[in-house]
Amino acid sequence: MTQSVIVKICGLSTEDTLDAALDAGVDMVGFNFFPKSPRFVTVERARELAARVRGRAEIVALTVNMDVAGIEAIVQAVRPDWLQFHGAETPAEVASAQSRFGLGVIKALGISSAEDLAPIADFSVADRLLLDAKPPKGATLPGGNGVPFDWRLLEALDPALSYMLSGGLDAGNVAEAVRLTRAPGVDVSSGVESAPGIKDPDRIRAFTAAARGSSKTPEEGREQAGERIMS
Ligand SMILES: O=C(O)c1ccccc1N[C@@H]1O[C@H](COP(=O)(O)O)[C@@H](O)[C@H]1O
Repeated sequence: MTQSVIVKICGLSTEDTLDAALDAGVDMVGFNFFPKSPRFVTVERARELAARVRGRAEIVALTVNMDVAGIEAIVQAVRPDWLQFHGAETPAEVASAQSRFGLGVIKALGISSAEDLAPIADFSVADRLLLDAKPPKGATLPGGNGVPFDWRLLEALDPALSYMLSGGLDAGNVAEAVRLTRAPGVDVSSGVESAPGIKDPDRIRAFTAAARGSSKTPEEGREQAGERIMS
């Protein structure tokens, strides 16, 4: 049932973890251009890494309130398939980026209550939404905080909505999150790391398998993650 869920691993910054994600068959990999993030990569580093990805998965460039010149530099060097806007970008800015760069735009929205779903209608221009947990109080990052939100908030979403779910996902909870929300895609960063910014190949493999439905229950997912991490 969850076989076709789109899997995105975000914030990759090394060859070995990128290869682990590609070998696991993920659909999308994300490079993070937010300077305050522990997953930050320079444009030059992302260009090198992107060469390994081309043709094997889609490349996502994650930016936060970045100016057009900055995005232009990323697009020229990295040639991503998607732009991910994870800040306070407006619907007009999403539309402008789409026409300027000719790329799909993923717009992230922070969710913690039912009211946070209202902007979904305003962002119908986005090619895909990313419904992420709202950052906890005092957090310095607008995403990548490893905290989930109440997935039941998404139960009444239009099943045709093109979106991905994120926020505190890991191999132990992703199958349950997909079952409950029927999300067409999932995105993870902290949940496949051993420490902030340090991706873990075993956790990447376990997450991808769990998201794709090889784990039928949260218990099986946790068991699988534990087995693979410890082996
Ligand atoms: O990961 C980051 O450091 C980050 C920084 C700034 C904006 C977004 C960021 N990450 C995005 O947030 C989701 C969820 O992260 P997590 O799994 O809860 O850690 C992640 O997949 C990125 O798309």
